[in-house]
Amino acid sequence: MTRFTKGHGTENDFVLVPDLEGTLELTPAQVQRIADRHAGLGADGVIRVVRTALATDESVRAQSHEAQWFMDYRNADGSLAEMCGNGTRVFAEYLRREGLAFGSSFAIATRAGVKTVRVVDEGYAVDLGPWRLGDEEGARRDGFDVMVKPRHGKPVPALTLDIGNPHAVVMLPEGITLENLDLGEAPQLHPEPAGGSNVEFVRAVGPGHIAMRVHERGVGETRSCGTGAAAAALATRFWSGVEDLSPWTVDVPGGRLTVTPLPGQRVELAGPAVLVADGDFPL
Ligand SMILES: N[C@@H](CCC[C@H](N)C(=O)O)C(=O)O
Repeated sequence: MTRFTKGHGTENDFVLVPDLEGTLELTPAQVQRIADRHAGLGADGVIRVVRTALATDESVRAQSHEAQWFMDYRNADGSLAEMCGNGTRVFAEYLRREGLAFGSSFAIATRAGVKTVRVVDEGYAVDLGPWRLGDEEGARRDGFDVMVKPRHGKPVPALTLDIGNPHAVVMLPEGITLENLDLGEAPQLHPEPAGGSNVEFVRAVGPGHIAMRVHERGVGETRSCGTGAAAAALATRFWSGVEDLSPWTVDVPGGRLTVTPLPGQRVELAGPAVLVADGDFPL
């Protein structure tokens, strides 16, 4: 039996598997079984908690002088992801509860580099680090750089951003509402990025305030995506032409997140983190 903890951040849910001494080889099939909502525990992602110094990846091990624990993140389909914004907060809450991290600020190792988390009133704020437009030149010229075809409906322009992991953000045109969007299948991107992409659909609510739904790479539609919320806020900020450091409120089906652009083209994500259950599971 393997110990697990279930948690969520704005209802983006995860199963954390502690493997502090790095003895567990989590296969894609095992991840799929854990994440299965009918025959398993059910989760959007599975997070192995392991000492950074014991990570298999050299680039992760190199972070061990800054961050003691590595968030080894897998999507529900078993694929590896570089980063998970909501996951970092839940990971931080787990580390603190288990006495593995102390203080009001500490670092976490990820496949997208070291992320610093801070304890804040609403939960945790995570410095997601540097972000960039997928195609700076195309984006500055046209306002978008790919086309996204939702399951039902015409292709719509989107802006790609890298927040450690890949995103394509669509501002919904008049006549398509967030509520009516069918995300039962992955939206098609043209051109298709080699590693796939998370896709966010956005509606403006007011100044500095958007609502979004997301189709996550390796999962399907989820009730929230932290890096997706950051991508959606940054894309909307880019389209607005006012690239200041004011915070953005992002409403997702599972709750509310705050995204704050930081100096030096970095971005911070803040929101809740909840641990809901602990138990044992046969892998
Ligand atoms: N839900 C996460 C992102 C998880 C990884 C994503 N599906 C990917 O493959 O890049 C978040 O909160 O950021």
